[in-house]
Amino acid sequence: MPLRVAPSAASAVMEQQESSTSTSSSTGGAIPLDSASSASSASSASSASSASSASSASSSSASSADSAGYGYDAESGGAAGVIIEASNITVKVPAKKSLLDKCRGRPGTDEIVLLDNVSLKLVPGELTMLLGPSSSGKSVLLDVLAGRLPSALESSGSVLYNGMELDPSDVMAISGYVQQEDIMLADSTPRENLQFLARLSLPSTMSAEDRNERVESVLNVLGIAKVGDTLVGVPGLKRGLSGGERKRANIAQSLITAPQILYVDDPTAGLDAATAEAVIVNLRKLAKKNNMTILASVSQASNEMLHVFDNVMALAGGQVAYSGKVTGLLPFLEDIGYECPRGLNPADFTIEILSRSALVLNDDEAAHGGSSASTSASSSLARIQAITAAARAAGMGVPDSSSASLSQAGSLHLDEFNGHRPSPIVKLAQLVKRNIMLQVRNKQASWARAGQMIILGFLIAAIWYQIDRGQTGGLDRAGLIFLVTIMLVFSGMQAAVTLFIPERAVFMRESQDGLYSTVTYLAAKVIADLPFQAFYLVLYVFQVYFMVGLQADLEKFLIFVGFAYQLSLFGTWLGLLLSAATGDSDAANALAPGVVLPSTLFASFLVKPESIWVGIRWLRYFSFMKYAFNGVLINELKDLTFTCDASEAINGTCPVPNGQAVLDLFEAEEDGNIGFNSGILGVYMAIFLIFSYLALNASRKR
Ligand SMILES: Nc1ncnc2c1ncn2[C@@H]1O[C@H](COP(=O)(O)OP(=O)(O)OP(=O)(O)O)[C@@H](O)[C@H]1O
Repeated sequence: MPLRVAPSAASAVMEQQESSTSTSSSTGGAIPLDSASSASSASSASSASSASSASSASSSSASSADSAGYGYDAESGGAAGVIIEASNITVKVPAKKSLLDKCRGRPGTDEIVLLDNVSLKLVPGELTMLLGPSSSGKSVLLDVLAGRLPSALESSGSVLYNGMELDPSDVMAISGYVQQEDIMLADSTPRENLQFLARLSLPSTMSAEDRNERVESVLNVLGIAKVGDTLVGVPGLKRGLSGGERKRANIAQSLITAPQILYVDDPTAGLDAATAEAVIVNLRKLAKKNNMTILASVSQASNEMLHVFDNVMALAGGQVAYSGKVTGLLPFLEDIGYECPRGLNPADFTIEILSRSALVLNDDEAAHGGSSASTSASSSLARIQAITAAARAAGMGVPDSSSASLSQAGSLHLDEFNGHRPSPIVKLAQLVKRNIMLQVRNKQASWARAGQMIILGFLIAAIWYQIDRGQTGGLDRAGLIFLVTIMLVFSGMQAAVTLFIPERAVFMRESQDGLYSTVTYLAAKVIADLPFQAFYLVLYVFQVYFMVGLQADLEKFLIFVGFAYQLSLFGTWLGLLLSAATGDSDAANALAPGVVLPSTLFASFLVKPESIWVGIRWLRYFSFMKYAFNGVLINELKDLTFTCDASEAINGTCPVPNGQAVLDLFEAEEDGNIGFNSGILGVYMAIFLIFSYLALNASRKR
């Protein structure tokens, strides 16, 4: 996709626009604060007719939204409009052939066309609906326009923004993109989310007061100020926002930078008709008041909702089936023989006739040579082809030969930041703060972890209570230490999976939006987790150490605590890696024992090294549990002497006179001392973080 422009061409067009519009451009890195007056006059001409055609229902909703107090337009940069002209957009994906097909050399399509020569023009101040059955290519088109097409897809064609081709990062700078799924943290509130985004995405020169004002105005624009402090929650699991509020809170996240363009993927999915219409009315208000160019895909719409939109573009199988004013949709279909039956709403009818699996076909179909069997795929395909051909013949979805009317356009806000982006330290601090807040709020997980540490700690302490210093004391200590090390690693690992997986989608969205780097994200996770791991460890380690009666020596106690802390972090970072690599808590939890248990087999507690078959004996050097076990064992058994009765002595000597004998039995010092074992674990931990980074980076680019 040629989405680049030579700087000279870009600046020439910029100059032309700047001189041809009365809209002021941004200055000094601040978000433009000009009023929407010039823009609204620009947009009013184009949108007046469609605006007046909006249903009474929508206007009443709109006026109620008005009274909610819009303040967004007064300070947004939306006044500078952007005309988008996409020409001949084609998107393909290489077809996957089975190995069998490849071996047999079966012919087949080498690629699947997802979008086929789609052209469209969007103007500021208008709300355009992207309508079509499932899989018709709506999301793919939004991705292309928003500069977010996955790299696996090949694309061609051009997209001009006020007559310029832009780099994808510039497209992202001037546009907001609302994904189909509501991606928000369950334990945060809409206001907190917006404050976080404002801190990370607005110029650092903006005062805290101005940022807060921006947050409040966005909450007001979308009518969610009242629920600004309600937890987002999880539908059906954790009480929180209603469906409509969730949608609006999700859209709000894309408005914090006052983008000039907004792409919204199915904002009404899963909402009842009235709530869906209210969401669309909010979008229309945004378009009108801020002169924004808004394209929203929709897979279901009531008649009232359809008429809130200015324009509609219908897609079928990646081709344009209609493009124009909403009011022209039914006449166009009627002209080519598809009359919407009474009682069926126009959007549903359009989707129905554009669907390959249409089930409710009517007499019109028969009139076109169809039959009861006309629901077959081939007749559906023929129908869709006829409609898309008619659209093309009517000049829909073909490149606009007239030059773009730049009088409606403003300057592109490409360099709002002027080098005043928030520093990585600010980003890190914000992420650490948010991570700590989320951990504190996740009470269920916190109680479960604390309970686990207290109960298991007490159980272990009770079983090994006041461990003796007799001949079995060495083996008893080894058993205890073996269990303690495994428990610490598993507990940390589980906690990481529980906390990380629900956040993953948020990380993907925010990092794709360029809010922070993967390194900053990982660093914040690690830093925020440190005090929590320490807290849980205190609940566990004191009771185990003192109830069991391990060596009463301050240095040994501190080393034990330090090792236990390292093992907790070791488990957490391993959990982070498994979560980052799989992206799924079930898969991560299923993998965890598979990673840890083989390692315990080589820890020399269960099997002596020389008893292991020589062919795999070398694997023990990769056993992280061996280093964990050895480190703690050396600390506890060094300088410890054991007593023995006369009955236990063999030829007058005790078989296990001291801890050293037990260390020799387990070959615990074979590799090195405590520092060496701790160092090797540190190397493993660094590897976990590096691979977590790679896995997260790979997933955000997918
Ligand atoms: N990254 C991808 N790799 C391969 N195929 C893809 C990819 N993204 C989308 N597709 C395919 O492109 C087609 C159009 O998908 P798209 O998500 O745009 O549909 P849609 O119209 O938005 O549908 P829905 O309303 O159900 O979300 C589908 O067949 C989908 O499987």
